[in-house]
Amino acid sequence: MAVTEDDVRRALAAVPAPDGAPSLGQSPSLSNIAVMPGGRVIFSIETTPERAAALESIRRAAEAAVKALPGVSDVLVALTAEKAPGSAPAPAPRPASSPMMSRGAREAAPGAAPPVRPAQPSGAGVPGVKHIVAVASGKGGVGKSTTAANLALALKAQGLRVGLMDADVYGPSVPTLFALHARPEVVDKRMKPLEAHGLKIMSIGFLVDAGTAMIWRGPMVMSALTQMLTEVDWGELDVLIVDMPPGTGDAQLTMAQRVKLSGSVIVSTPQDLALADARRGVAMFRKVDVPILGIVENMSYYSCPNCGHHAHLFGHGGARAEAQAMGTPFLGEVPLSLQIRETSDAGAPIVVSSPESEDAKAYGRIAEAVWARLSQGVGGRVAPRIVIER
Ligand SMILES: Nc1ncnc2c1ncn2[C@@H]1O[C@H](COP(=O)(O)OP(=O)(O)OP(=O)(O)O)[C@@H](O)[C@H]1O
Repeated sequence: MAVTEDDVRRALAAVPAPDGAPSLGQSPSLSNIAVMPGGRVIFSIETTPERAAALESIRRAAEAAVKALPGVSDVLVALTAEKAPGSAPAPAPRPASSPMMSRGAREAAPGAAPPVRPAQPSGAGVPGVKHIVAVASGKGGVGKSTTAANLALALKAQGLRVGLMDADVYGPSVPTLFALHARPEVVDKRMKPLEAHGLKIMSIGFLVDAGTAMIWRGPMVMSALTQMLTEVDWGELDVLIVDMPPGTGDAQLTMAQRVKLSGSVIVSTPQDLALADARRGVAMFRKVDVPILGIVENMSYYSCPNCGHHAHLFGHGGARAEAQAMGTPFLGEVPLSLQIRETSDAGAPIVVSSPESEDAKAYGRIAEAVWARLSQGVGGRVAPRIVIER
């Protein structure tokens, strides 16, 4: 019989808690219990960076206790340091049936990634999904979601089976980009992704009411992301594109560590500031050993609809030069285009609404480059486990 979250908690009843609770099984420091297909169990113990080393014995005892459960193939326990601004460090774990969010304001954009070093391999794939690709950006507003949506559609146009997961829990844009506002059906305790233009699509925005401000603490983000990956019936896919939350903080790291990502695509605009953020994004993925598929320069130039002249409003070639400097591939440029914005706002991104346009072709070339990298076997790495360094 499959291992449940309750089984894990019961096994941890014999392990001491770091916070005065009767046991780790009952401790609010225990969070993000995820049982992956195949019996891999992952959970985290909240701590502060100062106490991390002292908790190593508890971490090991927890690992051994859960490993002894019948049906458990592998156990990964992360010590995680909460950095949510202005919030208590150790929220209670999410009850199995609770929704994946709470209310409040948007979490401050995380700055630099917490110190991590790769340890033993962890991370699981999603059964039936060949490649999981994260589309990320160092900062918000550079067109990451627009790129993710059009990239997914352009991969689909090449005859691939493609899914799109909107992991941007702070500001889900996928419902707008695809004019999807239904609630996913639940069949046998698994959510059915919605479908549009042949893509399977899942967004946290389908589960919460539009306009609801959300505050997420790190562990909630982890639970939500894990759930969206493992409790959604994705079926057979060649590529699952994941639209990441902007930034290089805990949510991004979680995704990179929890999931066997084939690689990441970093979106940037040509401005220096955006490029500096993109550099941080590349560094973060490298730190956790996720291959960088390449960098996309969005809003690269303005193409005059009348005379076809290309005007480079924010300078030119910044992302290409940056990619070269960082030793990562440059995947291509997307112009600043009114049509790209209007079609996105109207719920039918340019690749489906105007597939023959130059704008759509730009996404087509990027999709070809991404697929070429994936087919060359760039992916296939196993994610490392996070360990906090003192
Ligand atoms: N190439 C482009 N040309 C014109 N407008 C664009 C282009 N790319 C994105 N936009 C527009 O810029 C705005 C921000 O784009 P998008 O939501 O994709 O950015 P984001 O990086 O995902 O933002 P956030 O991090 O806030 O979710 C949207 O209005 C979108 O339509």
